[in-house]
Amino acid sequence: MMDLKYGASREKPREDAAMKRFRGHRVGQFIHWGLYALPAGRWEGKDVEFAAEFLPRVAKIPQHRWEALANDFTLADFDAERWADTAVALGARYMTITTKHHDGFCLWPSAHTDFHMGNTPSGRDVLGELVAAYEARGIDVNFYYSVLDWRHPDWRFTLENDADNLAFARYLDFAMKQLVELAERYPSVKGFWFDGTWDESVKANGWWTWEVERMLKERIPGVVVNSRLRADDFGARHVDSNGLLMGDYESGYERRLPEPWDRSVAAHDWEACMTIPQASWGYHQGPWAQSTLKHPWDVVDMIAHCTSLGGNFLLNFGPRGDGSMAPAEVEIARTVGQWLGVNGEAIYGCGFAEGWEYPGWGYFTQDSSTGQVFAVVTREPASGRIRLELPTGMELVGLQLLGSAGHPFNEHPFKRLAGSVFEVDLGGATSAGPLVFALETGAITGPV
Ligand SMILES: C[C@@H]1N[C@@H](c2cn(-c3ccccc3)nn2)[C@H](O)[C@@H]1O
Repeated sequence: MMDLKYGASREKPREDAAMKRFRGHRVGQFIHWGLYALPAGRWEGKDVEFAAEFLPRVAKIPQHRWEALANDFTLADFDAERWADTAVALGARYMTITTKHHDGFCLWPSAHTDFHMGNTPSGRDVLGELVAAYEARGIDVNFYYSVLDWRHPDWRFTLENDADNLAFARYLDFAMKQLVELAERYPSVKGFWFDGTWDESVKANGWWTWEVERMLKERIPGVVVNSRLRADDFGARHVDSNGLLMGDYESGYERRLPEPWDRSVAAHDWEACMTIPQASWGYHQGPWAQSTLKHPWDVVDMIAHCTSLGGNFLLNFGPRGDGSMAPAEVEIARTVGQWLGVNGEAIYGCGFAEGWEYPGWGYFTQDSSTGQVFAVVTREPASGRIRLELPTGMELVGLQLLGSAGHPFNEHPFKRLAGSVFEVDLGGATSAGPLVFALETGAITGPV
């Protein structure tokens, strides 16, 4: 093991109450909102078929024209209560909001820049209104913060000379001041989600990333910080040069999930974040995005996929320029939330089911407190039957289809094929969306 000054601060996952709470949430609502929601992927009458939040870069928009959008950011239809209601409808237990994305615009009235909500027609503190509305509904709030900042004059992608080093030192000082400001203004925040840390400039300043984590945890005890913030003494990111995870959970899964059989990820906390359109985090009005919205059952599959490997799933919403939620995204939230309303006991507070191999037709999850095992069937086989291969020495005693009131265990047909291998006939089991069975198991006692 190398002696690292800025490496991981622990070898094992956190087991304090705040981390257990975050881990048990399993489902979060990501929100990308900023000036980019106004053009929404369209510039000078042309659709730009790329992530809406990247428009200033992709369309090479002059800085002064991008900054002028702040005058149109009127928040005419922004209502934090309605956003929070969408999170409730989704069944989200936490929300992560873009406080500042790569363009440098801040959703709070920051004292350290002029590019913020205070210099827009309404002057409203969007972050303050969101924290109040979400916490009133018992939903934890996390802050996304982009270290990458296309607008700030001292930002550098690489550090070629002393001048670059001096400028970037000024930038890191600015960003640290903003992070202290966020911690001081919104002390009830439960986590920080850092992004934009892949450039050489940041990787060469692992000390700063270590200091940011230390500062936040000193000011907000229990706060949860993602691995994407961190670089170590040698520029290693997420995992330090000794192979240890930095931050409190691994956050490398962006618009992708680990292979469903990759049980190695279950060794640490992790979270995957996902767009509803194919590839835009900010609202994109064009058919390029709007024709690719995910089906609610695809979202349910991803939620169960992440839970089965001990990870959280953060589903992104891109509110429109006027502050209204996109109706199609709200509808998806409602359908997923209705499914969670019936089957959430297989998700919330659940994780990896040790000894239960990936079955192919869906996922096994296990309640971390009770040990109850669930089978989430997201890919019903054409045969109408699923094979349950239990851990060796165990047998299936009964099944209960969640949501089917009055169906005690044993009511659903199944048969032993051999040893610990059972077959369940799904015929007749009906539910809105993927089926979930609670499994009653026991040790094999007599001869089989
Ligand atoms: C969480 C997501 N991370 C941001 C992002 C993604 N990327 C990116 C850059 C190059 C390749 C692939 C992805 N750059 N910034 C997206 O804008 C969104 O905020």
